[in-house]
Amino acid sequence: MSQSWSTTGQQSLRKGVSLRPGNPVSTSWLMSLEPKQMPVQYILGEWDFQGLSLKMVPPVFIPRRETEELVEWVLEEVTQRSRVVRAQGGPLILEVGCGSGAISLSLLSKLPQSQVIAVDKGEAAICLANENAHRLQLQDRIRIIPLDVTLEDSWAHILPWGPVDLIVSNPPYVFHRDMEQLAPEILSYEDPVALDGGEEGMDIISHILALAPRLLKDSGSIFLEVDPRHPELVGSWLQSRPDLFLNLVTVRRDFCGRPRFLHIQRSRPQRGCPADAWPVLQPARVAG
Ligand SMILES: C[S@@+](CC[C@H](N)C(=O)[O-])C[C@H]1O[C@@H](n2cnc3c(N)ncnc32)[C@H](O)[C@@H]1O
Repeated sequence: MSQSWSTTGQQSLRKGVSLRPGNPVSTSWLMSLEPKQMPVQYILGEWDFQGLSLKMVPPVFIPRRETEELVEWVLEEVTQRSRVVRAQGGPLILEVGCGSGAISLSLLSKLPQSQVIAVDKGEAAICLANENAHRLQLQDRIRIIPLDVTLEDSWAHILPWGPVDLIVSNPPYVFHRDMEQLAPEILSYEDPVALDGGEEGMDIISHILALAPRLLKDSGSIFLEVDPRHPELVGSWLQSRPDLFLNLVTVRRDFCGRPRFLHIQRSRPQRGCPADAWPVLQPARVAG
């Protein structure tokens, strides 16, 4: 099981809660909380992600520190690509499973030309993502759509807004058998639908990969946060689906050195020179 899912409260205190003057919540009181008690992010009602203050409401998933690394990687790649092709505007990004909107809104705030389509099957997540988009005045560049990506033809609901340059997701990826090992406050307060990825944590990942070729521009990219066991599983899964024309090009490690982030690229190039394409395929590599 990925260690990152083990706790929210104490980890959050280490990360640094913004206890403002006049805030009635004291650090010592927060430290004394029993593990089963409400995560501090829900108690405070807001949480920092990539410098943005996001409203937090249970049971919507609390954004984790490693997901900030995923965002940073996407930003690096977008910046690099813009430099290579001198692209103006864009990119158009699809986020699957937006939760509170943490990934989408932080990308929008750092990429002033970008637009995002954010989908989630949870009603509470859709409401909160909308509220956070308005709080941050980013609502004009994001379309938040209630959608279950496991439903047949789900891609058809997104296609009118696409095709997209990249897909990003921190999907539910916990192996079902690992769910009971999660910290009590996670199990008590966060939506299990945000966490449980099925038998091998691949249920939603495989649906994202299966619908990606219909939604991605040629040479478009997918960035995923996953469990350390997934790079191998996803690699094998993609080999069994050559019809998708998707290649695992880079595996990146998190701050603890665990292989946690995947860059998958669509490999069927457009005829002619795709001026807006992502850099050409490279052999799969594990980055630090
Ligand atoms: C791990 S949370 C990530 C939330 C947010 N992106 C973040 O990183 O803080 C996964 C999200 O996927 C959503 N989700 C789960 N199954 C889904 C499905 N079949 N279709 C769309 N969204 C789904 C959950 O509701 C949850 O908000």
